[in-house]
Amino acid sequence: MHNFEPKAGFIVNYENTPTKNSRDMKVGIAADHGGFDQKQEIFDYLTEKGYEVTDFGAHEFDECDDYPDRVKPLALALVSGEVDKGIAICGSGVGVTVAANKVPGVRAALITEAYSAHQGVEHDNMNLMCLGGRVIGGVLIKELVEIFLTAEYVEKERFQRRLRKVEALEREFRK
Ligand SMILES: O=C(CO)[C@H](O)[C@H](O)[C@H](O)COP(=O)(O)O
Repeated sequence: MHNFEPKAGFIVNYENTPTKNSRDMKVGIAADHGGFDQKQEIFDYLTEKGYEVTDFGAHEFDECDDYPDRVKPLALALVSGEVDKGIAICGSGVGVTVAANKVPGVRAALITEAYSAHQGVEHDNMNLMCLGGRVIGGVLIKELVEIFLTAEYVEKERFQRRLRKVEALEREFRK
């Protein structure tokens, strides 16, 4: 049963209806100083909603920390299966996206609006949603998180074919 209730006037065009309970999902979260406050807000929000959330840091605000260091533990947890989906936040969201996508098996995207938050999962099996803590916040960030976590990949042949090509690219350029 889908557990996200779109607000009135909020258009959501889901291609599928998730059948499993999304709350069974293990979620990982990480941020540098540019997303530190939002990480805590999202952690509290998801925990309150019953999600199992692992906070991969930063655990203390450090204005000199670097986004590759912050997103790496989350990226590794994603590819090892320790968590099912991840949320990474830096100032713009760009840094964590670029860094995380260097880890084979991570499919990270910078998300700012609802359509991509679910279509990125449904078509591209996005497993890491990246956000800009200096760009968005408040209700929007929570809605994007909820949409991302409740969306499910659709196993259509054309999406499978494209993902196989993405994996082939990873293999081609792996050291
Ligand atoms: O936004 C970022 C990368 O895309 C980083 O998270 C930093 O927040 C950004 O580089 C800002 O850095 P600053 O050292 O706080 O000026």
